[in-house]
Amino acid sequence: MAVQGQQTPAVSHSDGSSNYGGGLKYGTGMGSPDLYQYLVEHSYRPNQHLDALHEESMKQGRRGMCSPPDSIPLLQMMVKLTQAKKIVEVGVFTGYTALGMALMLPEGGVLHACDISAEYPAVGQPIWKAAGVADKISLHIGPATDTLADLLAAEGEGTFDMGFIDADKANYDSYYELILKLLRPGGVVLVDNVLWNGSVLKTTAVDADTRGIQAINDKIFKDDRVDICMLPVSDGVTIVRKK
Ligand SMILES: C[S@@+](CC[C@H](N)C(=O)[O-])C[C@H]1O[C@@H](n2cnc3c(N)ncnc32)[C@H](O)[C@@H]1O
Repeated sequence: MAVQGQQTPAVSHSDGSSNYGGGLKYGTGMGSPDLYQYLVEHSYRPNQHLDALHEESMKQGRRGMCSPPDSIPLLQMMVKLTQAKKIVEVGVFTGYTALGMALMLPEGGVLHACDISAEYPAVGQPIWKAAGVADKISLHIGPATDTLADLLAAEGEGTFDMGFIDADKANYDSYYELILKLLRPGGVVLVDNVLWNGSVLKTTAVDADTRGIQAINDKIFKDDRVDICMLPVSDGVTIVRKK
């Protein structure tokens, strides 16, 4: 899959920084675009449904919201390693990462996919169906803090194997706390965009997204309820394992 040149529309922040674009969307943590291309070519094994959904996603107005291909092998590996049967994703967009994870779920497994809008998930739904995983994805539309609280009430604490946080950064702390409750001991939550296109280095950042990412990174680093590993995959992903 060719990934070079897939520039995404920049989202400008009040402090002048930009994310989801501006040329660094792919491989924030990588030394060069060529090295990033090499990494994708040697880790992302093409899948016709994932490729079709990625292509559709790149046609959307907010295409920069779609995770890059190197996030897929990481998410899929975590589904396998945790032997996940129950997953929650916060932030669906067109459902590219949801599809990647759902493809790894065993029979009877379920991925609860939470988004505030049904508009973009509708792009992915026919492809979920074609891939044979539509019945494994339960889509919840509404503010994710409400959805996660509802899931906690309905399913109970310690009932999930895995989570993925990839929505509005200002609410990351709430998503993290709610998902930690949902996870069983040994369960993992992956936190996306933890390098935020390099903006985490801006100590004077005032925008809510950058501050939200900086705050959750600081908090997770000191959190003795969990084991952690921050990776320069995609835009930075922290793997958090509940003790
Ligand atoms: C970066 S995109 C998710 C991308 C997706 N994980 C993928 O790579 O295929 C972020 C998504 O979070 C959703 N979102 C933003 N604020 C939200 C909120 N308060 N509650 C639930 N979803 C929200 C947006 O609608 C958007 O679809």
